[in-house]
Amino acid sequence: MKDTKKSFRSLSQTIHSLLGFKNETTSTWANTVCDIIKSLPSTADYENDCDDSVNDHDDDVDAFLISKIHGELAALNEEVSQLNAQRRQVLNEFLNLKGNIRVFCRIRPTIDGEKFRHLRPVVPVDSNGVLLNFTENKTKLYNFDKVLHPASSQDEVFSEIEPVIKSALDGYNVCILAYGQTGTGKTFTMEGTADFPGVVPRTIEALFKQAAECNHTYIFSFSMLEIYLGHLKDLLIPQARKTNDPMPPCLSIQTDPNGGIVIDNLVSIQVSNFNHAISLYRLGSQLRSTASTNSNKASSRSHCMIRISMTCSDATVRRKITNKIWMVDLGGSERVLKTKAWGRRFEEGKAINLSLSALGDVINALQRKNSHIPYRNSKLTQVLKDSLGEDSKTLMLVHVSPKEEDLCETVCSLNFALRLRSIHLGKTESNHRIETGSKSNEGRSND
Ligand SMILES: Nc1ncnc2c1ncn2[C@@H]1O[C@H](COP(=O)(O)OP(=O)(O)OP(=O)(O)O)[C@@H](O)[C@H]1O
Repeated sequence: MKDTKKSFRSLSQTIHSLLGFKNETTSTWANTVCDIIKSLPSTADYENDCDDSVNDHDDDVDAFLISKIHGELAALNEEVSQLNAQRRQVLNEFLNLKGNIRVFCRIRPTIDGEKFRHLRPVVPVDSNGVLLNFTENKTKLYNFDKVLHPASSQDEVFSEIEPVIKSALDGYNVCILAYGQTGTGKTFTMEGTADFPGVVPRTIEALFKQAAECNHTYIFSFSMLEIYLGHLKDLLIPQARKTNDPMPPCLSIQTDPNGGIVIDNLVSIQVSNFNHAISLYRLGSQLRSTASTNSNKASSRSHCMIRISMTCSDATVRRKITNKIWMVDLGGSERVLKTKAWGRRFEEGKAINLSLSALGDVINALQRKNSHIPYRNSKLTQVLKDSLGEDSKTLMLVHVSPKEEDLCETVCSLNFALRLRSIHLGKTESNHRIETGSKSNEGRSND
């Protein structure tokens, strides 16, 4: 009993000092308040402890103290809510200023046995620019929201992504896409390895961590599918292998009355912690369609899409009660003729390219604020319809190879990226620099 009383008194002192510091509100301050609120023993616990009290006078004083603590806690709670609302607004304004669709470029490091002649074909010039060296006299500079150098760590990549995770917890739909030629590191960025975990495991970890730190209750659900040869395939249920295996239910894309996209029959499993979500992710990754190609021993032959849906019913200010974050490892964007693929590999390449081109058209139309957005042209854009528009946050990570023989593909990837990016920075010409080398007249690639 004495211990409980003591802790109430010291709590009262802590709260007093926190109220005194409320003009210096910082995130640490807000976290301290949240911690106190969470760790506060319930009044019932306290009353039970006091049942055998011998000192009535002491009890009166304590009852007064408790009601005072409750009053002060309510004031602190209000303060934290206001802070959170301000934080949400600032974050949203910050991301709006940066653009709702942001494009990063990641240059893969050289791997075993890859060498250059005296000229490096792909050179990061600063944190925003990539210079392509075609010959000594012919160069071309591309600019992005961020360039991730070959030596950039998975940590650095994730630090660019982290702000949108807060947006997801605030109720915005978020879409993170990895684009690029086969073998340029899309899967490395999204999935990573055991030693260098990628965007997907880090995002899941951050979602659970940040949800636990705030004062609300979130329910997360995990789904995973792939789009293979234009068909949706649930990666959380085994596919039929033999003729008498039951066929998995067909996935179909529907629109709900609020314009949200619903995928009928897609398995969605409620996940309560990081390990649970990761075990499902591992399971789904094993069922992905991969094959060995000329460019990559374990090439992804489909678009792999991970969806985390989140519901939060006790937050007063939230964009949507239920929203989602899509993380998409897109199929390799190689020109099929160059890969000398034939048969099934050729069809896979063709399907991937058609849907990537539809994705480019949709993002370009969104950036231009066109009245018609051609979502219906591919399954990929139909699935992402409610996560790519104005009210969502989109990050496109374009991957390029450092190799000379891949320069043509690199130009295609960078031009694709530029097309997505060029529109929303249209007004600020100085930010939108596409320059050619001083000695060259290599054509400008603005569409
Ligand atoms: N930043 C990096 N650091 C170290 N290794 C990398 C990096 N990026 C890619 N790699 C390595 O390069 C190889 C190809 O990468 P990855 O499979 O991720 O390419 P991909 O773009 O997903 O290819 P595909 O489209 O064919 O699936 C892998 O062995 C991967 O580990």
